Amino acid sequence: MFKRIFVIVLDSVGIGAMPDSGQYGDAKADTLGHIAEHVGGLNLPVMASMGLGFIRPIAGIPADCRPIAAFGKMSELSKGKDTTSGHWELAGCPLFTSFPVYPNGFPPELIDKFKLYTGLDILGNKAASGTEIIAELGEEHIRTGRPIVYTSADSVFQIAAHEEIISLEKLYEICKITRERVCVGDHAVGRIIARPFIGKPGNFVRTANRHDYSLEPQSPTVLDILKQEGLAVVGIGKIADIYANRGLTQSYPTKSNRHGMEILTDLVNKELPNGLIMINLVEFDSLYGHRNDTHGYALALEEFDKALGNLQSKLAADDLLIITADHGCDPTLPGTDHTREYVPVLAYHHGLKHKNQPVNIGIRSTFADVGATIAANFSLSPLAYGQSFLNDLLR
Ligand SMILES: O=P(O)(O)O[C@H]1O[C@H](CO)[C@@H](O)[C@H]1O
Ligand SMILES: [Mn+2]
Ligand SMILES: [Mn+2]
Repeated sequence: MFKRIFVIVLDSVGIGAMPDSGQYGDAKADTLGHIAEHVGGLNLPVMASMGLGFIRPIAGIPADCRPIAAFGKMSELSKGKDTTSGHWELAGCPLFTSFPVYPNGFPPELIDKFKLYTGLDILGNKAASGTEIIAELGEEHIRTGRPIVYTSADSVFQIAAHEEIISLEKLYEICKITRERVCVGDHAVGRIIARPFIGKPGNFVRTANRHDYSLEPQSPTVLDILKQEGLAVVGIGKIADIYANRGLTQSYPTKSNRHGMEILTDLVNKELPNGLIMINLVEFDSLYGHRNDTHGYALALEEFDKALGNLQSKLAADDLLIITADHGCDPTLPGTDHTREYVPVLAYHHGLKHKNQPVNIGIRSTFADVGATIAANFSLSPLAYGQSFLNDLLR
């Protein structure tokens, strides 16, 4: 048994189209593969040593070493390709219903309800990129005080406001009202997202004070069960938001990927109680994937890989580290939305370094195999979905 399991979710780092990706318009998606090709090869020595290039060939990633981690990829069983579906599935609860989406903006009755309960008129109401819509409507927002409401291909109701026009406290309050009273019933979107920004017209920038208000998972996730059993469940970054603050014993908000990795590395060094430490690194998705910034994405992966090397060297003998993702967001494709893809899995503990044979855990049929592995490790009863790969790690 491992005393502590660290799960790192590289937000949007998919590893190629799944057989059903064509149904999502993503037949050609390949986040990692395309980024690597585009920049003439990725330099990720730590993940390469763990077997990243053994999952499938990736430009720049050698596959002639003996991988020191178990490697494989997982298919998404959930219907969606959003963060919520991906994370809930990782925690053993795939989602088979789809959340409502609004490619043409929200219907008038929903906006009326928003006005009624918040007392505010709005701007926007369309599917848009968050950085573009604040550039377009930010000035009018400052003039009128009306929040900017927008959505995307995902099931999200996003509310952008300048921090000096609508205070953070007020913006969070508006989001809470929207979660509890506006987006309910048939309009129960996956997430309400507060999108604060600062700066002057022409130079608006979003701040790290983004906050997501998720629905609650319908059945207990592996986080809930671990907590019930008295184990520690630590969330870093967006984890608390994504699981609607459920199943956590502690949560650390972060300002960036780098900040998240610093917190994680500090925790590795501490005498933590047994349990799960789960981190989401959102910048891959929010700063690079959705922005079609392929070079930025590549640099962020390389920076992460360095931080990973540092973390790896600090792990204790009975720590297990799992690196995976929640969906794809191929920055080289024309759209800016998520892409339906396999996600990589690398599972490392020091004991694997001495194995003679590489540990290939193959193509898994659901992300829930991560939750199942965590459950098996802590001797919890199996969840409804997922096959543990714990034995492969111990053999
Ligand atoms: O364009 P921005 O505001 O970053 O929005 C992105 O972030 C949302 C939530 O992750 C996604 O639905 C995507 O549209
Ligand atoms: Mn995501
Ligand atoms: Mn996203």
